[in-house]
Amino acid sequence: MFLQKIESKNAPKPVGAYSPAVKLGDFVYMSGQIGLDPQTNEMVDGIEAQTKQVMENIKALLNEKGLDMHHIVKTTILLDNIDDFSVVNDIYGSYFTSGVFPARSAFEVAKLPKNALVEIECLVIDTLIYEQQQQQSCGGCSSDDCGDDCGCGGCHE
Ligand SMILES: CC(=[NH2+])C(=O)[O-]
Repeated sequence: MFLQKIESKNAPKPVGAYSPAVKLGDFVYMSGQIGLDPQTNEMVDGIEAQTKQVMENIKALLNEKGLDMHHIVKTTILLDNIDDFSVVNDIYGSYFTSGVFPARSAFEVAKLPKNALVEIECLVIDTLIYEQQQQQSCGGCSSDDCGDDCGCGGCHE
């Protein structure tokens, strides 16, 4: 196993001594993403725009390895102001459509790099294990709750 750097033309350059994401075996560890526009490497304005930019930056890095938001298993949200929780939560939530959100922690912190208003980091699992886990954890969903949205693709078989 070796540590592989992940970067994307569609995600901002690091602002310090870190890789945007690294892949080790079946896991991708994504550094905290902040609301930098990848074209300019400048911070976008306001909590809504920054949250959307963070989620787009996460998507871009995942796409580099053929992954998407549904491969994320755990996130950490760091907020400059906990009063922004609701607006960040709503935008963040809209990026997950499988019916199963990743596990998550959220904190207000004293300061973020580049005076960002929000930073989100992710732990991601690659396609093979994700699919195996879906099949193993399904094990007989109730027919009312199960369907294409559950993501397992095999509940009715
Ligand atoms: C922005 C960030 N992830 C860092 O470590 O500075």
